[in-house]
Amino acid sequence: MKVGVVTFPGSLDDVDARRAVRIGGNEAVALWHGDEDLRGVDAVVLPGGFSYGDYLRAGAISSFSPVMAAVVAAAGRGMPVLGICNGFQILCEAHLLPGALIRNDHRKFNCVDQRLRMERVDTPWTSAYAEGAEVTIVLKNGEGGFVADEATLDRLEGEGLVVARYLDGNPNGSLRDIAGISNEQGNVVGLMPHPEHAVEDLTGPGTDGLGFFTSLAERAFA
Ligand SMILES: NC(=O)CC[C@H](N)C(=O)O
Repeated sequence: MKVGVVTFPGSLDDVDARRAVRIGGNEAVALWHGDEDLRGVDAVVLPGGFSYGDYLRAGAISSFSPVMAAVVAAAGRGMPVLGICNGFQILCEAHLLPGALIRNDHRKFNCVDQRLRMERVDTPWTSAYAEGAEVTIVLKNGEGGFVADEATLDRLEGEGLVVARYLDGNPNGSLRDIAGISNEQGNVVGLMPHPEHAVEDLTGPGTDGLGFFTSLAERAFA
C-alpha cells in the first residue's frame, strides 16, 4: 500500500514511521501539514512528536491543519488512518476518535517498554495480531492519559472498540487501562505507544510493533 506519513511542525517520529511503513512492506509517502490533498495514498499515519509545541493542548492546533481536512474526509470514506501518540491526540482533537488525552496522572514524562494486550484485531492496522496477543512496545509521552465520560467508555468496551490495553501497570492514568481505540468501522485507530519504534531487533525492544505495518501490506495483497 502507499502510506502517507504527515509531518507537522514539531513532529518527531515521522522519519521512523516512514521507515516502519517500508519495513512492513509498504511504500512510504511524505505528506506535509499544509498539503490540501493526500497525493493518492491508500492510508495515512499521523506520527508522534510535539506538533505545534503541544501549545494549547497536544494535537489541538494540528487538528486545524489543511491536511487534516483531507484526512477527515478520507477517513469518512473508509481510508485507514493510524494516529501514534501525538497522532492519537490529533485524531481525538479532530473528533475522528472520541475522548481526549490528558497529562499523565503522575505529571511526569514517561518513557518505558510497555506491555500491552491486543484486543481489536479486525482493523487494517491490527489484523496481523492474534486476539489477546501480549506485546511489548515503546511508550513515551507526557500527555497520555486517555479520558472519556462513562457512557463513552462503556460504548468503547461494549462495541469492542478498544484496540489495545496496558498490562503490568497503568503508565499514565488512562481510564480502564486503555492504550488504543478505534472508530466503529475500524479504519481509524489511535494508539499511545509507538509501534514504529519496535520494528527492528537492532534497536529493541524487539519487533512487536511491526504488525501494525504488515497488517496493511497483507491487506493490499489479499
Ligand atoms: N511521543 C509523543 O508523540 C509525545 C506526545 C505528546 N506530545 C506528549 O508528550 O504527550
